[in-house]
Formats: sequence, C-alpha cells, structure tokens
Amino acid sequence: MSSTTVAPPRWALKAEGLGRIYGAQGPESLDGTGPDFGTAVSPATGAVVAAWDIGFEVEPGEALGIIGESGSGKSTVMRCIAGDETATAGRIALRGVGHGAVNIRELDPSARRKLRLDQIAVVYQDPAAGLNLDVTAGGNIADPLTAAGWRSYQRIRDRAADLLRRVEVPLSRMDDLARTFSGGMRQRVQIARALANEPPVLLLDEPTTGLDASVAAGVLDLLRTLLEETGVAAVVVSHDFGVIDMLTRRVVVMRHGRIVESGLTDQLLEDPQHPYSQQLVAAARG
Ligand SMILES: Nc1ncnc2c1ncn2[C@@H]1O[C@H](COP(=O)(O)OP(=O)(O)OP(=O)(O)O)[C@@H](O)[C@H]1O
Repeated sequence: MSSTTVAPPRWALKAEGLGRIYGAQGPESLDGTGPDFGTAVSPATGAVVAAWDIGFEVEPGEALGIIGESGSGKSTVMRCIAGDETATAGRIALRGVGHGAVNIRELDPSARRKLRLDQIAVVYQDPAAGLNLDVTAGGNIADPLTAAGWRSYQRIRDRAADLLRRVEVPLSRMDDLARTFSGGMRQRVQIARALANEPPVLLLDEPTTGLDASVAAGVLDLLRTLLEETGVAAVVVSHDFGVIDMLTRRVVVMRHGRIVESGLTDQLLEDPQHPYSQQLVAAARG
C-alpha cells in the first residue's frame, strides 16, 4: 500500500518570492526600482516597492539576520511574516502549520492572528509595542498564556516566575507595572512574554537599538543564550552588524527592497562580495 504522508520540512520558517508594494500593484510598479536603480519608488506609478522577491529558510535552532540601511525594507519583511501587515506577493510557510504546505499569507485574519499565540512571537524595538506598560510584568507574561488556554492561576504564576528568572528580572519586581521598569528591564520582560508559549519562530526587530550600549550588551548576551538554549528559529532585523554578528549564523543584506547578498555571517563580514555589503562592513569596522 502506498502512503502519501509528506515528511515535515527541515526548516521552521520559509519565505519565497515575498513582496510588499505600497500603492499600485503590478509589473509597471516594479520597473525602474531596486538597487540597480538606486530607489524603491516606481518612476511610473509612484508606488513604493518596500520588499520584492525575498526568499530564505530558517531551521530550528538557527538565527538568520536581515541587515540593511533605514528604508531598505527589512522591517517590512518582518512585519509581513509576523502578520502585522499583509504581503502583496509570495509565500510564507511554517513547519508548524500543515507541515509547511500552507501559505500563511492566504489565511483569513483570525487564523493569522491565532498563529501569534503559539507559532510566531515578536520582540519589537520599542517595548511599548510588545507590552502593556500599564500591566504588571507578571500580568504581561500571563496574557499570552491565558490566551493560549492556561487556566490555573498558580501554574501561570509559576511559569511567569520561571520566565522572569530566565531573563534575569528580579522576582521581587513581578507585581510592578511594566511602566516603572527601565528600558533594558522592559526589553527583558518583552522577551519573556515572547517566549511564554515556546513559539517555534521568534522575530526580533532591532531588539537593542533603543538601549544604552552597556544595557544593550547585557540584552544581547541574554538573547544569544536564549537562542542557543531554546532551539527556536529566529529572524533578527538590524542595521547594526555588531548585533547580526553576535546573534546570527546566516545573513541576508537588503537594499532598496531587494536582497543583494546572502551567506554565512562570518564569511560575509570577512569577505563581502556586493559593493553595498562592502560599504556596510567597512562602516561597521569604523
Ligand atoms: N505604510 C507605508 N506606506 C508607504 N510606504 C511605506 C509604508 N511603510 C513603509 N514604507 C516604505 O517602505 C520602505 C521600506 O521600509 P521599512 O520600514 O521596511 O525599512 P527598514 O529597512 O526597516 O527601515 P527602518 O530601519 O528605518 O525601519 C521605505 O521606503 C518606507 O518609506
């Protein structure tokens, strides 16, 4: 008897031909845009081709970096994967959804929102985007747990305490409002909340950009440890090669909405091929 069972893919997240155009859709908006033309704005229609033909795979336990200057489209890619906005082209698949056979871009909004409970978590640059500052640290972590069906008050509290311990926030602060926390502490609570339901995919958008250098270094250290320990598939968006170097194994370089180069982070830092990557690496070296 033949079996039609499909083996699950190795990757946890795959993007293929992903695109997001603001304004008129269609080929006439693509012409004259991208790195070769030095602009993401269509000369014909004025549409902004924020991201086009973006593709990559991320395996469990692996972190992929997306680097590029402001406006290159990296946050757009992340927001399309997170479901914060809708891609206008391409395919996004998760191993945890139909063994990767479903294009989650085509799910209805409520099914898409549900993925944020147990499949994809996001850490935003601004902790206020990922936390309710008028709720306690413990309450912020309890939120995704109760949304995912946790009911026992004690179990939720124990889990929140566990997570706070992991991100090195003193347990004595568990019942304080997030608003009373420093920037670095808020970011740690946001990370704890993102990890609460053990999502297979974690998206980090400039996770340390708003922090003082010494505080950022501590958060980066924590993230590196957590990425190693949890086996999560992570995408790290940053304009800073220091962050990408510390957290990721592979990287894609974006400019004017397109990928101009991709490869192993170490190799790309050592020997960038595209002139734009060379420029970014030279800038990072000071
Ligand atoms: N809602 C929108 N409407 C029109 N254009 C937009 C919108 N959001 C983003 N863009 C444009 O899309 C392009 C890519 O923006 P995006 O935020 O993804 O870049 P980025 O590389 O993440 O930059 P930054 O680091 O500054 O956030 C930019 O030209 C931006 O102006």
